[in-house]
Amino acid sequence: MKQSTKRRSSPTTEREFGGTLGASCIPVLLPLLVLFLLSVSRSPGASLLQWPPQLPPTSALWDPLAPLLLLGWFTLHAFLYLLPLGKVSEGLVLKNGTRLKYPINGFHALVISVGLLLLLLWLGVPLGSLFDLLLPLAVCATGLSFLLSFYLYISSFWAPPHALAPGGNTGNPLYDFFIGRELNPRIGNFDLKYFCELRPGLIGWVVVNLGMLMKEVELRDGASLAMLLVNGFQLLYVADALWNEEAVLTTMDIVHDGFGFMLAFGDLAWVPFAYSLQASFLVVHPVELGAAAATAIVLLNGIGYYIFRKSNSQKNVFRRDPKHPSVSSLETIATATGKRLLVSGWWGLVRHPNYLGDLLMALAWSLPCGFSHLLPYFYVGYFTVLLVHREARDERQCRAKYGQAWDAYCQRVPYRIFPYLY
Ligand SMILES: NC(=O)C1=CN([C@@H]2O[C@H](COP(=O)(O)OP(=O)(O)OC[C@H]3O[C@@H](n4cnc5c(N)ncnc54)[C@H](OP(=O)(O)O)[C@@H]3O)[C@@H](O)[C@H]2O)C=CC1
Ligand SMILES: CC(C)CCC[C@@H](C)[C@H]1CC=C2C3=C(CC[C@@]21C)[C@@]1(C)CC[C@H](O)C(C)(C)[C@@H]1CC3
Repeated sequence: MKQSTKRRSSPTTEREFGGTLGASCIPVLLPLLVLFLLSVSRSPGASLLQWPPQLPPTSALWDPLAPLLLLGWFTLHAFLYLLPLGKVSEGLVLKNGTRLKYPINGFHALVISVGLLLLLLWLGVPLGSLFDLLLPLAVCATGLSFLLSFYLYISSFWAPPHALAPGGNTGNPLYDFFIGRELNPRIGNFDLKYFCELRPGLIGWVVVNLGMLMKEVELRDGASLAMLLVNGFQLLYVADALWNEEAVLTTMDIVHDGFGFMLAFGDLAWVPFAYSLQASFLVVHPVELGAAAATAIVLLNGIGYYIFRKSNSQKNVFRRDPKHPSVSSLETIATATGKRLLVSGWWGLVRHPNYLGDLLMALAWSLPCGFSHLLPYFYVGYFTVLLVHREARDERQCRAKYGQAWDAYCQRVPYRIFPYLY
C-alpha cells in the first residue's frame, strides 16, 4: 500500500516554471510586482526603469474597507454561482471515466454585477474611490490567494488518486503547493477552480476598470476616448469569456492543470490588478486619441477578437462533437488515442491560432495609452512570454499524448503562433 502511494505521488519528474526554485520565488516576487506596477502606474513619471524601483509606502497598503469589500464581492459571486440559473454542462471525461457537472451561469453573474454597479452609481456611490483602494485591495486579494492555496494543498491529501493533476504531485511541498495537487477540488458541488477562473477576478477586472473610468470623470468632468476604448475592449473580452463559459471546460487550466497558488493568485489577484493597468495609468496620464488612431485600434481589436473567438469555438465544437456540421468537413489526422487533430480551418493556419488572436487584442488594449511610457505595454510583453511558454508546455503534453500523430501535425502546420514567423 505504502509503495503504491509513493508511485502515485511522483508520476512526473519533469518540473515547470523553473522547478522548486521558481515555485519558491514566484509566490514572493509576483505579489511584489503587482504592488510595484500599481504604484508606478499612478506616479507622475510612470517609469518602469527608475532605480531604485518605486515601492509604495506601507501606509498605502492597508485600508479596513478593502477586506470588507472583497468579502462582500466573493459572497455575492458564490451566491450567484449557486443560483439555479442557466444550464448545467458536463466537463470532459476524467481519468476514472466520469464527467463533472458545471453550472453555466457566469454571464448571468456578469449581467447582475453590472446591474448592481449601475444601481450604486445611480445611488451616488463614488466608484472612483476604487482608485484610492487599489493597493489595499490587491494586498487583500493576495492574502486570500495564499489562504486558498494552503487550503487547497492540505485538502488535496484527502482526494482520491484519480483526482490528482498529472504535474502537481511530485512530493516536493513547495512545488506542489505552487502548481496544485488536485485537478478539480470541490466543496460538495461547488467547483473551486472553475469558480475562481471566471467569476470574482475576471468580473472584478471589469469593476476595477469602471472605477478608473469614474475617477477620470471626477478629475476631468468626462471620460476620455482612450479610457472608453480600454474599458470597452476589456469588457468585451470578459463578456465573451462568460458568454462562452462552456468552452473553458476544454482549456488547459481545467483539463490538465492542478489548482494551486499559480492559478489561485493568477485568477484572484493578477487578473483584476495587473490586467487593469492601462485604465489606472490613464487616470494619471491622460491621452488624447484622434479619430483615425481610434478607428485603427478598434479594427485591430476586432481582427484579434474574430481570430480568437472563431478558433476557440472551432476547437471546442470539434472536441465535443466531431460530427457537428460546422466542423465535420474539416481535414483531420487520427491519433492512437482515438481522438483526431484538426489540420485545416483555423488549426491548419498555425498550431495556436487562439493565441494569435489574443495577442492582437492585447496590443489593441495598450495602444490607446500612446507611446510616451512603457508601462501600458507591460501586458503585451507579459502575455507574449506567458503564451510562448504555454505553447511550449502544451506542445510537450500533446507530443506525449499523441506521439507520431503530433509530429505529423507539426510537419503539416509548421508555425506555432505567428504565420511564417514563429
Ligand atoms: N488572457 C489570459 O491571460 C489568457 C488567455 N488564454 C486564452 O485561453 C484560451 C485557451 O488556451 P489554452 O487553455 O492555453 O489552450 P487551448 O485552448 O489552445 O488548448 C490546447 C489543447 O487543444 C487541443 N488541440 C491542440 N491542437 C489541436 C488540433 N489541431 N485539433 C484539435 N485539438 C487540438 C489539445 O488538447 P486535446 O487534444 O487533449 O483536446 C491541446 O492540449 C486561448 O485563447 C488563450 O489565448 C490563455 C492563458 C491566459
Ligand atoms: C500568475 C502567473 C503570472 C500566471 C497566471 C496565469 C493566469 C492569470 C491565466 C492562466 C490562464 C488563464 C485564462 C484566462 C485568464 C487568465 C488565466 C487565469 C481566461 C479566463 C481569460 C478569458 C478567456 O476568454 C479564457 C479563454 C476563458 C481564459 C482561460 C485561461
